[in-house]
Amino acid sequence: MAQIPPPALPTPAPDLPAIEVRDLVTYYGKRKILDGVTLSVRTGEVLVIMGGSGSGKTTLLKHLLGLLRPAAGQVRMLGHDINAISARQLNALRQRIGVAFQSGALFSSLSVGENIMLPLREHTDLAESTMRIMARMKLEVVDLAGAEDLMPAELSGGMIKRAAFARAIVMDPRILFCDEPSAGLDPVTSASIDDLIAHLRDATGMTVIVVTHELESAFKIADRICVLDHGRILEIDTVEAIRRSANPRIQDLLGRRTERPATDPDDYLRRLTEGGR
Ligand SMILES: Nc1ncnc2c1ncn2[C@@H]1O[C@H](COP(=O)(O)OP(=O)(O)OP(=O)(O)O)[C@@H](O)[C@H]1O
Repeated sequence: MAQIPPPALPTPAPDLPAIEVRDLVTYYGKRKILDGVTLSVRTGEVLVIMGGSGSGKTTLLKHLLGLLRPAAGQVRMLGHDINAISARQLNALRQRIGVAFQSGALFSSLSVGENIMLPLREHTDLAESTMRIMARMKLEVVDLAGAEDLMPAELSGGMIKRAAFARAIVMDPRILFCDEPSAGLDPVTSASIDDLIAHLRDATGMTVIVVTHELESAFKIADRICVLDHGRILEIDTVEAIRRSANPRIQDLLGRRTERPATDPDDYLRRLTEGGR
């Protein structure tokens, strides 16, 4: 069977951090958005990035994906300085990462299977039959076996997220980025997406970086949590350490109501039918 061709980059040592960010500074216009961010993402961990609205989470994510150039500082991914490598090398590096965006972002005119095969079509010369098998395998991983011929409009919100995850992992990435994976989902479905993220990490050993507002979800899936505030890292530590943090800004963040309602389905249904919150 044909294999995905190895990208044109040397493989880094396994004990190297998946991502290292040093003294990252970025501006939008004259406004400093990230102000000396330094963090190291360990290979195989689930790192959750949290922070209030406007704290710089999405901007940091864009830097990690190589979509923005820093004003100062460095981002190393899988051992490579992403702002110092050639466009060809950056493209090769991107083949080792998967991204599951907030909206799911499936193409509505393509079947689920075609959506999942898109990265394979773009980056590989695999035979059609091989791509179909790989898409089917990934659909099984995300618990959507048999959905390849459905159109996105036929899927529920949770199924769309799952299909988006299948597409994000179709190239067997080393690092998976998830932006607000459970946004807009009901509590039960959103809990199942949390389980899926943990399952993907356990089954594949990939490094997972999740940006989320949702405390409950962060506490459930994170190995470590990185708390951003006004473009700086307040703390990066284990769930327990973050829970016990004496930092008043972190206490403030943890004290806020989560956007997700309680996960008890009966309670959720009752609140829905009562029309109140
Ligand atoms: N393209 C842009 N041009 C100018 N300012 C921007 C741009 N994108 C974001 N900002 C500003 O930068 C700051 C950080 O934005 P960012 O989207 O990174 O925050 P965030 O933590 O992801 O917020 P949220 O949780 O609300 O999505 C915000 O004040 C935002 O208004």
